[in-house]
Amino acid sequence: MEEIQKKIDSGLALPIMEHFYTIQGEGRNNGEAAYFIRLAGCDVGCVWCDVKESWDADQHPVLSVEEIVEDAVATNSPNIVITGGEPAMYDLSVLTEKLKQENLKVWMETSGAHPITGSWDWICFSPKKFKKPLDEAYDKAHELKVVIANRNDFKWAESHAKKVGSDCELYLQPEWSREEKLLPKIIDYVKENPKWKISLQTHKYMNIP
Ligand SMILES: C[S@@+](CC[C@H](N)C(=O)[O-])C[C@H]1O[C@@H](n2cnc3c(N)ncnc32)[C@H](O)[C@@H]1O
Ligand SMILES: Nc1nc2[nH]cc(C(=O)O)c2c(=O)[nH]1
Ligand code: SF4
Ligand SMILES: [Mg+2]
Repeated sequence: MEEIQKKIDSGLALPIMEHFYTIQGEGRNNGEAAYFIRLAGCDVGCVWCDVKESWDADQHPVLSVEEIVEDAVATNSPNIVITGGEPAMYDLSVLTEKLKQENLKVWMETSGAHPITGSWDWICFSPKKFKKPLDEAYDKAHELKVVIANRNDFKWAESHAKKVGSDCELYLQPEWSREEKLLPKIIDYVKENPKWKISLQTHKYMNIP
């Protein structure tokens, strides 16, 4: 048991909820084939989180980085998305290094509430009210993707947009369970504020993972 924890602490093994080859459904890389690795464990606690089964790491198996990378390579996907749960809870230096050795593009989905380790081709930063992001997330983000769950969230989204780099792409994504209500408001907002783009969870329309 202790041995496993030591391996997790050094990033040699990680708790995995699921892994699947699909189409990136959100944000800038929407539409691209990508192999998803969903790490287990999250301490952020978003009330509308669409993958609450990921929160408790103890409910999921721990795999060695070698096993994880072997499965990823076997799919032939050129792109790998590391998500969760909150992937930044773990040291991802070894995992990203090994994936890059295989010439794979490595992308991350994070709330920015934990330090970001590893080397990344694309970081999608999605800040949350439920746990404050670290300053480093604003500097490292290639994409800021704010979930809009109610009308007041536009102001909140702007407060984050002020803090990211000038090259960071800005996306507003409707909270899925309220999408019908929120989408018209987001459309109006983007027409008024065209520095933002809309991100829909297109995989949910396509009925794919
Ligand atoms: C499940 S999270 C995992 C990665 C990381 N914990 C995070 O929140 O960025 C993956 C993406 O789904 C978004 N998301 C989660 N629940 C959602 C929902 N109900 N509606 C829209 N987007 C959601 C998150 O904001 C994040 O961009
Ligand atoms: N197809 C697909 N695209 C995604 N983009 C971000 C996701 C995530 O849960 O991190 C996700 C996901 O769960 N499925
Ligand atoms: S940070 Fe991500 S995984 Fe964690 S609760 Fe929020 S949406 Fe879910
Ligand atoms: Mg998802």
